[in-house]
Amino acid sequence: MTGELSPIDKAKFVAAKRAAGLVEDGMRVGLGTGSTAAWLVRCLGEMVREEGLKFTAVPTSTRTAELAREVGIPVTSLDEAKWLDLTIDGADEFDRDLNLIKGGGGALLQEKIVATASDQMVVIADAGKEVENLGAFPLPVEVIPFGWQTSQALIEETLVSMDVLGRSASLRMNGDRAFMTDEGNHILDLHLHRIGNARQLALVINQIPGVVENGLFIDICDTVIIGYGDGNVEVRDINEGTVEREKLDFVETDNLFSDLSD
Ligand SMILES: O=C(CO)[C@H](O)[C@H](O)COP(=O)(O)O
Repeated sequence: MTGELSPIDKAKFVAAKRAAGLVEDGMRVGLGTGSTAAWLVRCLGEMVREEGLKFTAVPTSTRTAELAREVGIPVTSLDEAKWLDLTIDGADEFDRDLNLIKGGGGALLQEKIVATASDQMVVIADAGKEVENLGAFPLPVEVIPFGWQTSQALIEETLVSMDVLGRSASLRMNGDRAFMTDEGNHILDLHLHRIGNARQLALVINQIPGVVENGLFIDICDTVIIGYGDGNVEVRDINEGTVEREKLDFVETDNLFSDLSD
């Protein structure tokens, strides 16, 4: 046992555990990236080992693929699976319409492709991720390394022309080197503070040469499962317009808690 989890990890865990219950035998499921998604992968791994759950997973990063294999989940590629029943992923921010900012972990490109190729996208998050307006979290934009400074300048010019509050784009670093995505690209983090028209911004940014994709997920997420440190979870479905609340048993097991690093 690795000791007591923080309230935030408990919140992430219960959201992930509730979402794991949506996975049924025979499903093709997209697995997100990040610390909340890592809880999901651990929960699903336990269901595979203990309950004989049989499903196929499409991971959204090499990190998630490695963890999935480690915990015994069969992994395939999106091209092999073609279409998915469900994708479950974390988010950096979500608003009341379940529009998202994603990419804090740098996996936004695969995450957006996988979520878009799914019948349903479920976001798992602690309550701190809910915002009135998207944009306090820096918006990640994936750019190709060639001419990235030109792309950065063009993005900043675009932000000025759109009258967006914050206008600076910083290159994400990994120590003293530029951060590299799984596709060998860089990430520019846009410090916007508050995004007025997220739909328009998402479209405009993707027109800029060198930009591969941005971290705004508009009309992609169907359901959010919000976890709380006391074991409560809230499930909001945007299509059904429903909100359900329940309390989960918080059962710690050595298997699930043996690896807390992400
Ligand atoms: O978009 C992501 C990775 O690219 C993550 O889902 C997002 O950063 C949330 O991560 P965490 O669950 O660790 O808070």
